[in-house]
Amino acid sequence: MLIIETPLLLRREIRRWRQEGKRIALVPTMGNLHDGHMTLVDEARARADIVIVSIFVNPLQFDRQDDLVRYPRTLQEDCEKLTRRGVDLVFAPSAQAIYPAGLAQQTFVEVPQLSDILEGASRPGHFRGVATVVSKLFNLVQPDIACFGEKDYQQLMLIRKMVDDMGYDISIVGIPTVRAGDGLALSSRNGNLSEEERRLAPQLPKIMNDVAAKLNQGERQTDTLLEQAQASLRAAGFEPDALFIRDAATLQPLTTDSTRAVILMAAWLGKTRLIDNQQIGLTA
Ligand SMILES: Nc1ncnc2c1ncn2[C@@H]1O[C@H](COP(=O)(O)OP(=O)(O)OP(=O)(O)O)[C@@H](O)[C@H]1O
Ligand SMILES: CC(C)(CO)[C@@H](O)C(=O)[O-]
Ligand code: BAL
Repeated sequence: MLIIETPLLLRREIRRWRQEGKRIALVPTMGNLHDGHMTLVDEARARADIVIVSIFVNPLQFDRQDDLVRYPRTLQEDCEKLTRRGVDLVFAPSAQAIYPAGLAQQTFVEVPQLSDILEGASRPGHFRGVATVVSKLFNLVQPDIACFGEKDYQQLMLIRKMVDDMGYDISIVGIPTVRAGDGLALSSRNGNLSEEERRLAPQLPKIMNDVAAKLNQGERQTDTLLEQAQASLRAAGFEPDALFIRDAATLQPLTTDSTRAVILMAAWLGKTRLIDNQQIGLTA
């Protein structure tokens, strides 16, 4: 497995593979890899000749400096896992390699409508940072396909829109959320939880499931459902940040025409912000 740190060397390898007519898959990550990431890698492996994983903790998408500093970095272990998984190339650039002129001078990609709502309202500038770095990775790697997790539901929608709007010839593959046995969505930030917090954390998906069950039973008073969920989260030791029930196709409030809903939850457990989501059909 090649480990490459600069765009120049990356381009050289990509050119060679392209000339050989290889189909290339990209899995963008911020590292500290877990089984959720490995599922993305396996899906990429199944669909392409060459699998490239990027590992880059993108400073442009962090709205809080403490979050950026605390973000777990485990490059060596990550590379060992990816070698065992048959990945062809890891692209692990420095911030200087990606933003040579500095963040303030960087050209941005801004996806309208989706960037400033929901998670984007809680984390100002976050989705502009995500769209910019993913666009840059797409231009460097020029993959045929790219894999993203449904755990970051709004991010996946934003990337699909960016690809459509900008005419990228890249097929975006969404992968269902991989969970621990107790239901907690795997996430690099779970590593920041204390033992006690980790024990409490599965209450988040459990409370989300309760909301889903009520929607399934035909309940449509979304404000009431969300108020109940907030109270349950507080009782379980969380500080709710942002809870929504939205149309899964538009991320706008449900209408009588909505056929699928998505429940989106973000809540603090101590100093760690956990997110999760669940989709449900609205047949009832
Ligand atoms: N549990 C999971 N199941 C499926 N995909 C996941 C899961 N966790 C992360 N991913 C996906 O992996 C890709 C890289 O995500 P990232 O490196 O930010 O990991 P993460 O675990 O989501 O970290 P964090 O949530 O702490 O930022 C994204 O497309 C993300 O949606
Ligand atoms: C897509 C991504 C790698 C861009 O930095 C990041 O937002 C993530 O890990 O989900
Ligand atoms: N997993 C999404 C990237 C982030 O939280 O910054």
